[in-house]
Amino acid sequence: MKSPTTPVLTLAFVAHDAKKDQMVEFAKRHAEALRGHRIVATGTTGGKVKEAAPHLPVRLLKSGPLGGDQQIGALIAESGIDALFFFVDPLSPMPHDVDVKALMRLALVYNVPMALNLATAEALLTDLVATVPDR
Ligand SMILES: O=C(CO)COP(=O)(O)O
Repeated sequence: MKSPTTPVLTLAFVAHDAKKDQMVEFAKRHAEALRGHRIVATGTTGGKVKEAAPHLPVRLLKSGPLGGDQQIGALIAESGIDALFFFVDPLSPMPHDVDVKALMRLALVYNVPMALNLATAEALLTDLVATVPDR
């Protein structure tokens, strides 16, 4: 049995509409590894993840276009996020493109590991879970 003092990670989940199914499948596939960590998510993404994997501890923020991306950016600035999983749709224009860019920018400024597509997300999560096991 793992010690209750094992560190827990806070992971941010965000997905554009065309990538939400991919995010849900990712979360379901890795539910066991994610269970012991905290997840914060933009509203619609997080709602779908919660629906598909109700036992995951997902904290819902505002929807992205209504300020959710900025809320995650603020958490990054406060050192409250260990890794960002942001499944970006590169083929659709976004009304809140400035918020999207601002979120990526803060992840870069604060050197937060950031996965922008599924392939990187798989590699990042594998690495994180190997480094910091869940509890
Ligand atoms: O738009 C988003 C990220 O830019 C995602 O927001 P939702 O999860 O609320 O759809």
